[in-house]
Amino acid sequence: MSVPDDIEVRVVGSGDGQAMMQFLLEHYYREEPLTVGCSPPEPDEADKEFLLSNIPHGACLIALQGGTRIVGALVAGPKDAHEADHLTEELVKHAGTKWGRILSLLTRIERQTNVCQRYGIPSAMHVHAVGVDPTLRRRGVAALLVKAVEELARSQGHRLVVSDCSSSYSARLMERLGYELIHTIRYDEFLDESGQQIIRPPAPHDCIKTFVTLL
Ligand SMILES: CC(=O)NCCCCNC(=N)N
Repeated sequence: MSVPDDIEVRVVGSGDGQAMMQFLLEHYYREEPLTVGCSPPEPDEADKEFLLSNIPHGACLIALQGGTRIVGALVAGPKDAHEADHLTEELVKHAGTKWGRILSLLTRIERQTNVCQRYGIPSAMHVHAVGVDPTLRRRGVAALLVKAVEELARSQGHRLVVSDCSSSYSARLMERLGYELIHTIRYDEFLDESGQQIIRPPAPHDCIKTFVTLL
């Protein structure tokens, strides 16, 4: 599995936000289990804005083929011990919407994992999204993006990279990269007050797993 040699990774600048989002809409959101596990199938505007809001932190990446075609993207941003409170504010703002339902799961995970407290660190780099063009999968492009964000995290002074892998494919990627599994929630355990399953992704995506690596 060698990455094609015409693939390069670049940090997403403010001018590339729309191109990155166009790629995510075509090759990420259409398969991301939390997105496809809630109706309607499209991501809320607030979800897209949340991912785009990470660009100024300088840790969002795109993989380019031949210097022009985006074939992969990774959205990451720093967080501190107050992240669960920040997510809760966003959750309250979007209560009752699709993004609110997704945030209720991500907020529960954040409260239960709280890696800054668990590892005694002031901050961590959180990988929010990873997507690769279907025609270039299983060629190491996602691994290239994750290794690049690890370097960026180091250069920005973070000691840990963490990601909530909503798909069995991203979970397998992180396992293969030697990340440690620290938390799992089964989608059939994430129920609303009337006992209904809130997020119902297609097989084989039966759980969301949180992986970490110390840098
Ligand atoms: C690594 C990765 O892609 N994790 C998915 C987390 C859920 C983000 N989903 C939406 N923003 N819709």
